[in-house]
Amino acid sequence: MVNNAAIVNEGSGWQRVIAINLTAVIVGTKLAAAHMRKDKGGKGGRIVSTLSVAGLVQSHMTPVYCATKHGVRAYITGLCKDPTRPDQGIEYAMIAPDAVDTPMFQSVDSNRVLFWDELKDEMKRRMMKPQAVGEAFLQLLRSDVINGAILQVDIQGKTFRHMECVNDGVTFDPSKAF
Ligand SMILES: NC(=O)C1=CN([C@@H]2O[C@H](COP(=O)(O)OP(=O)(O)OC[C@H]3O[C@@H](n4cnc5c(N)ncnc54)[C@H](O)[C@@H]3O)[C@@H](O)[C@H]2O)C=CC1
Ligand SMILES: CCCCCC(=O)/C=C/C=C\C/C=C\C/C=C\CCCC(=O)O
Repeated sequence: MVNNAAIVNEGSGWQRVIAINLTAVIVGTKLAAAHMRKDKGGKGGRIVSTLSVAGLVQSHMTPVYCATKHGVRAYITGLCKDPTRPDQGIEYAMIAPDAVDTPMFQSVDSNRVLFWDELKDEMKRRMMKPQAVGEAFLQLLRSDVINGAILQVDIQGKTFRHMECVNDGVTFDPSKAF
């Protein structure tokens, strides 16, 4: 199951950004996990959530969007450490892209995204094609163990990180997964 939908513009109010980017992730994850968990008759599986570099750094841009992505990281990290998780047979991971050339990026409304006029050129310099994220996603899914991983994707390449080590560059080691 993949949690991917999100918005960045606060056109309908910042509460809508939280509803779509964070609340819906929690609701969707709860529904999926209840269906998937092996200890309740399901088949187990993987739940991957699309984070963002905005969920790894503290930015003065789009603080509500950043807060939702940090919230997703905290929520999913909690689930990945749940002591009953192995019995449930569910793995949790996240993918954290830098800027990607998608309708979200192209539709940024400079009236609704703080500091966009100042920073859009820097954002464009870092921008990747969606294919780069798709390939990284497949790499994540092909890994034997993914619970506890954040796959960071930027124009430098891909870096696996443990969820609680996003700032120190520790390489993801599946043998140390939760
Ligand atoms: N484009 C970028 O620079 C980056 C995007 N991301 C993340 O990647 C994910 C995908 O975003 P993009 O493809 O870039 O954006 P996008 O705008 O192209 O796609 C977002 C999708 O979410 C759906 N969506 C929005 N509100 C919804 C709702 N209420 N109910 C159901 N579906 C809804 C839209 O229909 C759309 O298909 C998001 O989680 C975003 O935060 C992460 C890092 C960078
Ligand atoms: C460098 C872009 C980070 C991508 C953030 C994202 O998930 C979606 C961006 C879509 C449009 C751009 C709008 C705002 C950028 C938001 C946060 C930037 C934080 C990163 C930073 O270095 O300050």
